[in-house]
Order: sequence, then structure tokens, then C-alpha cells
Amino acid sequence: MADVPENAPQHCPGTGSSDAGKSSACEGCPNQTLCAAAAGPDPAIEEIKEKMSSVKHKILVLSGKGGVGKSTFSAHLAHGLAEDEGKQIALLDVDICGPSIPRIMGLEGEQVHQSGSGWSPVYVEDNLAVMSVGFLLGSPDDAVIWRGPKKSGMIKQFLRDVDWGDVDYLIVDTPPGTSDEHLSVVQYLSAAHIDGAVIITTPQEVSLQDVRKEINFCRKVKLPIIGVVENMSGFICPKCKNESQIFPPTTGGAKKMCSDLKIPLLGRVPLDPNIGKSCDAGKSFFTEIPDSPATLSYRTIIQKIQEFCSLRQS
Ligand SMILES: Nc1ncnc2c1ncn2[C@@H]1O[C@H](COP(=O)(O)OP(=O)(O)OP(=O)(O)O)[C@@H](O)[C@H]1O
Repeated sequence: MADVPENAPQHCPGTGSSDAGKSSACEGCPNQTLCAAAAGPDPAIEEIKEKMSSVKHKILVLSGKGGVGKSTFSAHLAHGLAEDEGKQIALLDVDICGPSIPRIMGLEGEQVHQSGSGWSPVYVEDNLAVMSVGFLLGSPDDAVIWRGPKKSGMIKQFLRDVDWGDVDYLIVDTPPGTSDEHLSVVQYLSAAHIDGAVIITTPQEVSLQDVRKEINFCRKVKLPIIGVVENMSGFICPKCKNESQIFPPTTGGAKKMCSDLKIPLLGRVPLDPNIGKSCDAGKSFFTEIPDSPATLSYRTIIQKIQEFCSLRQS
């Protein structure tokens, strides 16, 4: 029987439990951090390792700031990889408090179904499966107001209980910054080999500053960095084809940061209002405007990510 500390909250799992400090009963308990640190290894890590053995590549998409285009990039990375019909792609949205993937993928209002072997993801195409907390909400306007342990529990379920099947690429869209969700994903996937992280930024110093923190986070948790994408990087006028800088980089932009920190710059995606339009309509920008400069940039970046993953495999 697990020991229950004095002044423990009702339903305290006890200090000897693997849920110590992590269950919803622990929220707000003064012993929470101590209990979580002392708890033994979570058995879910082994279960997740087993589940992930059928997933070849795992890629995290990160950003320091919100609104820089991380979910848009994750969605287009999934669409781009899924153009190869021989490959199975899975997109997991762990932005629990602000899930935007259902909307961008044209899946708003979809629900998750329980099957004998777990939760069934929602399919955009036969080879493109999506899972998001958004599918568990009654309405897209419902707010998820959860503390860390509950978010961590949901991520555990997403990684362990979703019936993804055999997958070539799992793309994990994370919330901005370095929060509970990032720690949980890295912790739960630690034994299952993450290929690496793609970090999205705009050219502005305010975004780059937070990217440096993100890079430090990756280095601390030993998460390989695939590279940085500079999004909303210049605007090409559709009429005169001249490029203007809407967010002028005052300190050299992502290029200088990447060269200072010895990290690959995967590419620059220009600002294109049609990207916003196709995301709002839940359609792939690649099929909407296949020959735009932004589409070509996305494709070059996706190719570099594929090359990185295949090198890690060999
Ligand atoms: N290259 C681009 N050109 C034009 N609009 C873009 C581009 N990239 C993203 N957007 C738009 O910018 C907005 C923010 O994008 P998105 O939701 O992907 O950001 P995010 O970093 O995931 O934000 P958060 O993490 O706060 O949810 C969206 O309206 C999206 O359509």
C-alpha cells in the first residue's frame, strides 16, 4: 500500500505510486513536485515504446512564440509527406489548450471513435491520420483549462492509446514555448527515439529570442535539432513580384542566429495571404496554389527533413 503524506489531498495516489505527483488529485498539493521527482519510472514509457515501435520517424514541431505559423507548418509537412501514397503519415496535435489542427486540416466537428485496439484517429486521406484534443471537445469554442498533470495524462493517452497502425512519419505539433506538454512528449518518447525537432520562427528579434530558449531546451533534453524554418519571411507582391520585408530582421534574422548557434536553417517561407485562406478553409495550400513561391519553399524544406530522417535511420 502506498504511503500517503500528512495533509494529503483527497484521492492522493500515495508517495510509492507511479502516479505520485502526476494524478489530477495532486494538482495544487504542496508535495506535488517532490512526489513527482521521487516517483519511480512511469510504466507507460515502456508501453509507449512498444506502441511507437511501428512508427519509423518522429518529428516535433516547436516554436518559441505563438502565432508564428507552427501549426500551419506542421499541417503542410504532413500534407507534403503524404503526397507519397506509399507512406503513412500521422499528425498529432498536443497543443491541448489551443488545438488548431482540426480546423487547418478541414476536420472541425470530427469526433474520435473508440475501437477494440484504442482510439481511432481521424483520416484526411487514406495515408494521413490526425489526432487532436479538439476531437474530444463538444464545440471548437470550448476552452480546455487544465493543469500540468492532466495535460501530461492526455499526452500519455495520445501516445499509448491511439491506434495509428504502421506509420512512416509521426509529426507532433506542440504549443508555443517550453511547457508541460513538451516535457511530457520528450519524457514519454524518450525510450522510443525521436528523430528531432523543427523550430519555427519569424524574422523578428522578439521571436528569435524565444527560439534561442527553445534551442537551449532541446540541448538540455538531448533532442536533436533538425533545423529552423523562418516563416513569414518577406512578402512577394503577386503583381510586381518584388519582395518586401514585412517583419524586417533587425539582428540578421534566422540566418545569422543559425550560423551563430551552428544549427541548419532549413529555409524561408514567405508571407502569403493565400496560406491563411486555405488554412481557414481546411484545405492544403499545396493543392490550392501548387506553383507559388511559398509552396516551393515548403517543398524544399520538407525534402531536407526527409533527408535528415533517412540519414538518422541509416
Ligand atoms: N507563411 C505564411 N503566410 C501567411 N500567413 C501565414 C503563414 N504562416 C502562417 N500563417 C497564418 O498565421 C496565423 C498563425 O499561424 P499558426 O496558427 O500556424 O501559428 P502557431 O505558431 O501554430 O500559433 P499558436 O501556437 O499560437 O497556435 C494563421 O492565421 C496562419 O494561417
